[in-house]
Amino acid sequence: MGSILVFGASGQLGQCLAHVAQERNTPDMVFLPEAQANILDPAGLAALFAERRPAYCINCAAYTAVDKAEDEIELARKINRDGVANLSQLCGEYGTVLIQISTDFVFAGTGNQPLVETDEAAPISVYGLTKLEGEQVISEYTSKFFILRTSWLYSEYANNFVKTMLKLGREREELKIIWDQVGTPTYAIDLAGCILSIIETGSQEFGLYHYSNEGLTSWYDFATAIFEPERNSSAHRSHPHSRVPHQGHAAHLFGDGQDQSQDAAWA
Ligand SMILES: NC(=O)C1=CN([C@@H]2O[C@H](COP(=O)(O)OP(=O)(O)OC[C@H]3O[C@@H](n4cnc5c(N)ncnc54)[C@H](OP(=O)(O)O)[C@@H]3O)[C@@H](O)[C@H]2O)C=CC1
Ligand SMILES: Cc1cn([C@H]2C[C@H](O)[C@@H](COP(=O)(O)OP(=O)(O)O[C@H]3O[C@@H](C)C(=O)[C@@H](O)[C@H]3O)O2)c(=O)[nH]c1=O
Repeated sequence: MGSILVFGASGQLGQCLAHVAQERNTPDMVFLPEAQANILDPAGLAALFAERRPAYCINCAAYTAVDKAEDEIELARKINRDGVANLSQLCGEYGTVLIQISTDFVFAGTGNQPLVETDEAAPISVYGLTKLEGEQVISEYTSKFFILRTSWLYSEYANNFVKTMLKLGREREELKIIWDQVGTPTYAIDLAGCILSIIETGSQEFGLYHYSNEGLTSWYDFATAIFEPERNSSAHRSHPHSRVPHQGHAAHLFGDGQDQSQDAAWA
């Protein structure tokens, strides 16, 4: 099998992929931070594809600053749509399978049922709109793609809500967190595992998929769960109705109070 190129490698998911790939001894993965591979640089990308002739291209690169995107629509569109087009074109030329990551923010978020792949996308933010445009541009160039829509990623790596809460919790007496938006936090290490499983199995079931952990919470309840001291008790962790979004990952999220080095990773 040819190599696996990972774009946006220094972001959260990129780092999770590196972690899982190391655990699984996945061969021939090439992790490319923006400084080494800018998805807005067609000539640089072309040289990279010509040299590597990759079997897979995993695109973790994105403009992810949701609020800032409202003022930087052109830049967000360049990265989230045009950058994906650049990669898709080369994937088409080289027969490379593209794995593109997308978001729950392609939906308006007005319903109260779990979202499925056939639901109509209707983004209400620039970030969501440009991510949807990125999804749509792919099939102009290749049919060999997986689009994985996920939500509320968190992990030990880079920036995410859990790490922001832990940081703000150290700095402030009180936090104000919205409660009127619900969703499913997803452990980015799990998503990385899913991506590598797609590759390992050589799946040809190309198309659009939703991938998240289980459960539902608001940002407020998520924050509350992050700070609940009783989360550190194993009895609470095993409670089937815990508000921890994904029970299996309570240990990752909250530690067990014994392994300090593990807890420090979240700082
Ligand atoms: N985080 C979340 O909660 C969710 C994320 N997603 C999607 O998952 C994917 C991964 O997200 P995540 O890892 O959390 O995001 P991050 O913001 O942590 O990582 C994105 C990475 O893309 C890099 N990047 C930006 N522009 C370019 C460019 N022109 N060329 C190459 N690299 C670039 C960034 O580099 P730099 O830091 O130098 O700018 C950053 O390292 C994205 O597609 C995102 O839309 C989907 C749902 C939820
Ligand atoms: C830091 C903070 C955030 N919030 C709110 C704002 C926001 O609606 C929510 C989450 O904030 P964040 O900045 O972590 O994330 P936000 O950028 O809204 O989260 C999204 O990121 C993109 C990339 C995605 O694709 C989505 O799935 C989702 O994870 O919490 C507060 O209410 N108070 C606070 O102090």
